[in-house]
Amino acid sequence: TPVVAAPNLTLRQPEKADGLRVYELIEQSPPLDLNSCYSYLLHSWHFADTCILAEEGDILAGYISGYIPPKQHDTLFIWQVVSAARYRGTGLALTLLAGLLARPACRDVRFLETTVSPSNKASARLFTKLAERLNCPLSISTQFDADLFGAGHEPEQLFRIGPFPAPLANSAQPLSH
Ligand SMILES: CC(=O)NCC[C@H](N)C(=O)O
Repeated sequence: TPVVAAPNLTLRQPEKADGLRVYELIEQSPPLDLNSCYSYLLHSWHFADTCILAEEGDILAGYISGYIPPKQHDTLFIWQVVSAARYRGTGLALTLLAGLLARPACRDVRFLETTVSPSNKASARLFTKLAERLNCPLSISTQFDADLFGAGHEPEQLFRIGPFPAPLANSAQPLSH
């Protein structure tokens, strides 16, 4: 069911009709990696419980894809975070993260992991702020060296946040103040 995070924003799970718009938003949002449109359709099919979309009327405002790694049931892995240009710096991404962490699928989640490339300053700020808001540890390490990508890709730093308290996963919007 849609959750209104602000008077005119609706947060909801992605549906297959959203796949192409998400693909196009990612394409307009360097330094994010553009995955296939097919992969964004799979999010709405197999990963909808841990993906979240924000829209204002028919405008796609933001999107976060994630999943719970099969061997880490206490961890939510955030795959991509994207905000449309006009919503950057408004706190939308933090609101989306809060919406994900409040989902029933995340009731056993105590850690959040993601990877951030050095030029993705917005995401580095976002996850640093998340750790502060959750008042819990943040560790940063290299997950993928640049040479693993061949030429032309930055390294990916692993941001691991937690452990955070259990009640977090059951409260609505604990971070969007
Ligand atoms: C948090 C985030 O958006 N990370 C992006 C990882 C990677 N460069 C990708 O774009 O999928």
